[in-house]
Amino acid sequence: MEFSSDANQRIARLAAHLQPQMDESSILRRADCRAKGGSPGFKVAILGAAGGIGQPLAMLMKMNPLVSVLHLYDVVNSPGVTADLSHMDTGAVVRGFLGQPQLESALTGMDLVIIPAGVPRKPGMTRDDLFNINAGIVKTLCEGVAKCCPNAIVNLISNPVNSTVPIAAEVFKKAGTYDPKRLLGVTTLDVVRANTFVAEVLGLDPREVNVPVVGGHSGVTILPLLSQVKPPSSFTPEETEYLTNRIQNGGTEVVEAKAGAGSATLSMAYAAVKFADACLRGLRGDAGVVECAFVASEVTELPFFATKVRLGRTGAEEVYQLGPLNEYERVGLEKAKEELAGSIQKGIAFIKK
Ligand SMILES: NC(=O)C1=CN([C@@H]2O[C@H](COP(=O)(O)OP(=O)(O)OC[C@H]3O[C@@H](n4cnc5c(N)ncnc54)[C@H](O)[C@@H]3O)[C@@H](O)[C@H]2O)C=CC1
Ligand SMILES: O=C([O-])CC(=O)C(=O)O
Repeated sequence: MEFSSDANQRIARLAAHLQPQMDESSILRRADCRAKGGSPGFKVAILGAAGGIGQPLAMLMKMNPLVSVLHLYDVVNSPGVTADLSHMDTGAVVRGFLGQPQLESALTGMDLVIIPAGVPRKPGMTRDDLFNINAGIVKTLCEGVAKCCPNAIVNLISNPVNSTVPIAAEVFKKAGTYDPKRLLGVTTLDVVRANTFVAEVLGLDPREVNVPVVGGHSGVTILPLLSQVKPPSSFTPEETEYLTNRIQNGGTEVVEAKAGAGSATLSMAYAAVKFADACLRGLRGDAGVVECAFVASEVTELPFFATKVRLGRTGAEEVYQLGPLNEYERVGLEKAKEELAGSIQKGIAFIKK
């Protein structure tokens, strides 16, 4: 009996589904086919995808129309998260990878790698207290990136970001794959918090507010530039003090409220997707995509610093200057640089030791 070509295709698709593991080429064919008529779609991997950030981040990326293939890697529970998300009727094809032996398959061919792998804080800890465990995790994962997708954009979330980004840079340098434009430490949550808290004070909708947050991602290194808030606004000294402290301690506020159950996960997943989407729009060639991120920088004497960057086809294509600072911000900048210098050096020394 003859089947129509349409029926043949349906049978082939069913057969592919019944195979316990679809091979890479059929996954990619399906993804390409799904993306037909729209944008070609990007291939995105999340490392640490079964965690507190990883799960909601994976869900939101599964909903992102710019994503055609979504690889979910973790050392535990990634098959369950993958099965769950794969039932969502959105375009991205989801595939799970479990444990170190599957890291290379998870990374091969990726355009964007998002890394929220590692342990979170408990009350009383600083982000730097996570260094001993997370430095090694980030090193191993970045070695995988250097080997399997050296041209991918990397969004690094694992703390302490002020040290893990320098670690990643050293790993890539060692492998001969380092391109500073493609390595971005994610500080979007600081901007998201700043927009929210400033909007509360001004009585505005947070979606109308934009606060540049520069420096790094820990304590005094988080420096909101309230003098550059959009729409242009002025703050009393008390408001400036309140807002700066609240933005700098936003992470600790969540850690304490969660009382031992971890740190920000849902707001972080939201922030990570906001940033990843901006990176993908940049990769697609959209003009004027600007976000704050912790990147290799010549804005200060430090080798890394968070400022606004313009995202394009090759990553952070332009790193913006700080712009005019008021006296309060100039004092804050000096404090931020002092702490950042030590954290950056600690990261570099971890690889060079
Ligand atoms: N950049 C930022 O603004 C923020 C950063 N973070 C940081 O993100 C990291 C993750 O936080 P959560 O998701 O809440 O932690 P979590 O403990 O809930 O999840 C971490 C996940 O990483 C996985 N993992 C551990 N070792 C791994 C390895 N070698 N390879 C792959 N996966 C591995 C774990 O199995 C777990 O599923 C923490 O370091 C936290 O401090 C958290 C909030 C904001
Ligand atoms: O505070 C933490 O440990 C997690 C984090 O980086 C944040 O929420 O900004």
